[in-house]
Amino acid sequence: MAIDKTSKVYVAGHRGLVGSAIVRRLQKEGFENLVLKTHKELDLTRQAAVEEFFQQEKPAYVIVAAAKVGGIHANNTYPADFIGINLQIQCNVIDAAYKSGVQKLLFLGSSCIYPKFAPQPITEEALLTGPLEPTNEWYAIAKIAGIKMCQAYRLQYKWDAISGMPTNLYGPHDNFHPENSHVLPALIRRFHEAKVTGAKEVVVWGTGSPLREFLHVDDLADAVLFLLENYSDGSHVNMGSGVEVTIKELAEMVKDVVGFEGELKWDASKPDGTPRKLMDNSKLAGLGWKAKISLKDGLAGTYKWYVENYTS
Ligand SMILES: NC(=O)C1=CN([C@@H]2O[C@H](COP(=O)(O)OP(=O)(O)OC[C@H]3O[C@@H](n4cnc5c(N)ncnc54)[C@H](OP(=O)(O)O)[C@@H]3O)[C@@H](O)[C@H]2O)C=CC1
Ligand SMILES: C[C@H]1O[C@H](OP(=O)(O)OP(=O)(O)OC[C@H]2O[C@@H](n3cnc4c(=O)[nH]c(N)nc43)[C@H](O)[C@@H]2O)[C@@H](O)[C@@H](O)C1=O
Repeated sequence: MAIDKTSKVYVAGHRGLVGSAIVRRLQKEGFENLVLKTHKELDLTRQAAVEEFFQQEKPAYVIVAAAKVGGIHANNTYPADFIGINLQIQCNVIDAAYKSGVQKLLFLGSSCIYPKFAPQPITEEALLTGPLEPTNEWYAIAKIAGIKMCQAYRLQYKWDAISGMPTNLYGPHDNFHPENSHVLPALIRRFHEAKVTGAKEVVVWGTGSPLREFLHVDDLADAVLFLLENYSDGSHVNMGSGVEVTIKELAEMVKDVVGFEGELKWDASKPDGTPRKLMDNSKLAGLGWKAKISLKDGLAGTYKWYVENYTS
């Protein structure tokens, strides 16, 4: 059911990769009553501040895109932050949203909630059927708790809380930190800097054999609005593109887009992480949604955005 465009919508984490794309999507659609607070204005780990904010603003819809987020190295290096901050943010936001009378809330998890060796493509039913990937189990446990919290509030209070599980995302406003980012923005930056400095080689982590599915964040934002308008059930929904590449293939694609002419060198001392995590997207497809942006086009657009916003 289409949401009334005058409804008050709170997008938590609106300056991040995902939150900023959701804001662009909502604004394009004509939503004019968005509530947006920076981390500095409202620290979502502070329970009293979050409760006060919700009681004052009383939004009708909430999208939880605020989280402690990072790539394989950050997840592996800061386990306390990844479990602690994420549990705090989601507990505070979900509970305060319910208590303030929010009509519907969408929580975003991640494909890393699934067991490391889940059968591929991974269906929603694979949740909690096996051990997690050790490099991101802390983050995954927090995200699983978020799904379960939405389910529990739905069961006990008949409250409309839903969860979407995005695959690896990329696009404008990504985090391009050299160590703490995800692979795609990390490689864009490393290849670009190598091209500019005339370096002969670029080091890429791991063996290159892991497979990853990538979804452009504008597609994800479209799917978020789609789920808000068309889905009301306790079980979480996979959000992917259905297209996977090896990290080696991805590195070659980034190399071409950037125009770097040197060699690739693999650093096998860095972790590969989970060998494969292609999600089964048939549930979302069955509801009537599918991704539109190809990895080739999305990569070119993201590199252009990086050059225009990070360099010069
Ligand atoms: N990026 C990806 O590949 C994937 C992301 N997701 C999920 O999507 C969601 C958004 O991720 P993404 O946009 O990539 O992450 P980003 O790091 O780009 O953005 C996260 C946002 O949350 C804000 N935030 C973090 N901590 C707090 C806090 N204590 N109080 C208030 N705001 C806070 C950040 O603000 P500030 O920067 O000022 O701290 C930032 O604006 C997350 O739930 C993530 O798990 C799921 C799958 C893949
Ligand atoms: C979205 C998802 O993101 C994280 O999981 P991940 O998929 O393993 O994420 P990643 O993007 O960091 O790495 C993907 C692959 O790429 C390889 N790789 C090569 N070179 C670089 C590199 O330079 N940087 C990074 N980060 N990885 C590199 C890297 O070794 C790995 O094999 C979760 O922790 C969790 O946060 C989560 O949910």
